[in-house]
Amino acid sequence: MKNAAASTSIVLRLEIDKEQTSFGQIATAIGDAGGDIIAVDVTRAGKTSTTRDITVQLTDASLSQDLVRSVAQLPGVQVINVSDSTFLLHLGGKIEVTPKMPIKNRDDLSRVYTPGVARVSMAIHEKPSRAHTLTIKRNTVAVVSDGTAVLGLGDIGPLGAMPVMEGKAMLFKQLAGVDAFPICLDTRDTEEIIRTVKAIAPAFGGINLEDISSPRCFEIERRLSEELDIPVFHDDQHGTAVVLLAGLLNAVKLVGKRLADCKIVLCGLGAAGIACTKILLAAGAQNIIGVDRCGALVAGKTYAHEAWNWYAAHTNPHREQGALSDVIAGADIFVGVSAPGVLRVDDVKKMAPDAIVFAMANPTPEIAPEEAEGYVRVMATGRSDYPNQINNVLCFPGLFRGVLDCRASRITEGMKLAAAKAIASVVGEDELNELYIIPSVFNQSVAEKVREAVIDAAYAEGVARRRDFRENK
Ligand SMILES: NC(=O)C1=CN([C@@H]2O[C@H](COP(=O)(O)OP(=O)(O)OC[C@H]3O[C@@H](n4cnc5c(N)ncnc54)[C@H](O)[C@@H]3O)[C@@H](O)[C@H]2O)C=CC1
Ligand SMILES: CC(=O)C(=O)O
Ligand SMILES: [Mg+2]
Repeated sequence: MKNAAASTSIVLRLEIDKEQTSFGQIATAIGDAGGDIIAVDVTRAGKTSTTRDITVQLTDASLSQDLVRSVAQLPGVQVINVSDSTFLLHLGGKIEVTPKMPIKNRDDLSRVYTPGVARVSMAIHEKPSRAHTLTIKRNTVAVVSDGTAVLGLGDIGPLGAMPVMEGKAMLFKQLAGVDAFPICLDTRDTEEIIRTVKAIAPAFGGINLEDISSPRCFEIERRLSEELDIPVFHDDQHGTAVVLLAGLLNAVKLVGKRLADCKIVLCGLGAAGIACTKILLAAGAQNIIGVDRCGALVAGKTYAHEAWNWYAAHTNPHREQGALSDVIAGADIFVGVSAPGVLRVDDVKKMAPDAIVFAMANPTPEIAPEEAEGYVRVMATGRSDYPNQINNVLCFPGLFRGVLDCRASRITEGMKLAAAKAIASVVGEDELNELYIIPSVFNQSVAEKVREAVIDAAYAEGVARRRDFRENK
């Protein structure tokens, strides 16, 4: 897990001169280069040569180039084509729009479209709230990005953001039945983003902002929340914070500590880091030290970001100074939402006994679990190839399911805290162990529990607008 690549499989189409190289030699070369052969198809069998499609599993996609090179170097072997299963999966994109019913005849046509549709349009025109019952608005969320902070890949632009946003849309649908659509904007201008999202809002029941860099993301979210009558949620801030809190509630329980007593070092004070800090403070944490490239933030200094001045004033009660490797000494918990490889093994060794390390940067964490192993009690990453996956995907599907169902006007702090507790509760006290502090993304009960908790909180806080919802449930 030392770089961005995750496991994948590739299919090598090889033309093999049997007199020069045996299949055994090819298999050995593939094994030596880190590949596992999982299927072999003979596509042409000649007297002296054969063409074979060899499917190879790789634990790390970055091994692919070297593997292909070493196979190509074998005498009498010609590499005709290499296809990567991850890329094949993305061909033509990952989602589509499917009508709910077929248009079989003129009668259907006149009802789903003109002239019949006109009556429905006029009914909505007369009473706009009918859009929630008579259009896709009630179940549709816009996943909006400008491509400026895509995972931890940085500013790779709106086109580069598309595969990630399509992936989020798939997760919305599969985990919570929410129809989500990727909207990747070709602008980084705060005002233009706000204007554009407001202009497209009529089609949507909620706005999920994604991978918009800080500090612009704070203003964009605040303004859209104030100016739109549908819930607006910046997933990298609040979804991440909710799932972090869920994981930490269980992790501290497992190691027998109280959040209030823990020294927490949080690295990366951007969108995710600041929101994570706020939710930890709300949950009772008292000693959080925030670190960014400039080192630990300390009250009394003036920082360029407004959010950092707030941060310095509300954290680091003992005014610890220095780099991450200084302030990590004695820490009970490390939370990373920064960049790959920021935390070194020597840093982890300085932490308190039963250390908890959540290295959440994607796609490559602050430290690889195999490096930290032996020095930490609980380890988590944001990736799906490690058992404890702290990823906002545990939050956003159920949260939006809840707010759409009760037609909440906004998403409150109470709803976020309730969602965190709901996620944590999926792991029973008797089930808690070092490799199971957070439920799996595939646990169907997560989205349902988050939905229930969010709806309860929405009613308790008076932001649910569907009055009859409970009776109709
Ligand atoms: N596991 C999860 O669910 C989530 C993980 N993330 C990950 O967290 C990371 C940050 O995401 P955002 O907050 O949205 O980005 P951001 O761009 O808003 O913030 C990143 C912050 O990290 C700081 N940083 C970068 N390199 C650093 C270093 N070497 N030392 C200290 N600080 C450093 C930057 O200065 C910036 O303040 C990304 O890798 C992202 O993939 C974000 C959201 C959810
Ligand atoms: C998971 C996620 O949203 C991120 O890494 O940006
Ligand atoms: Mg994100």
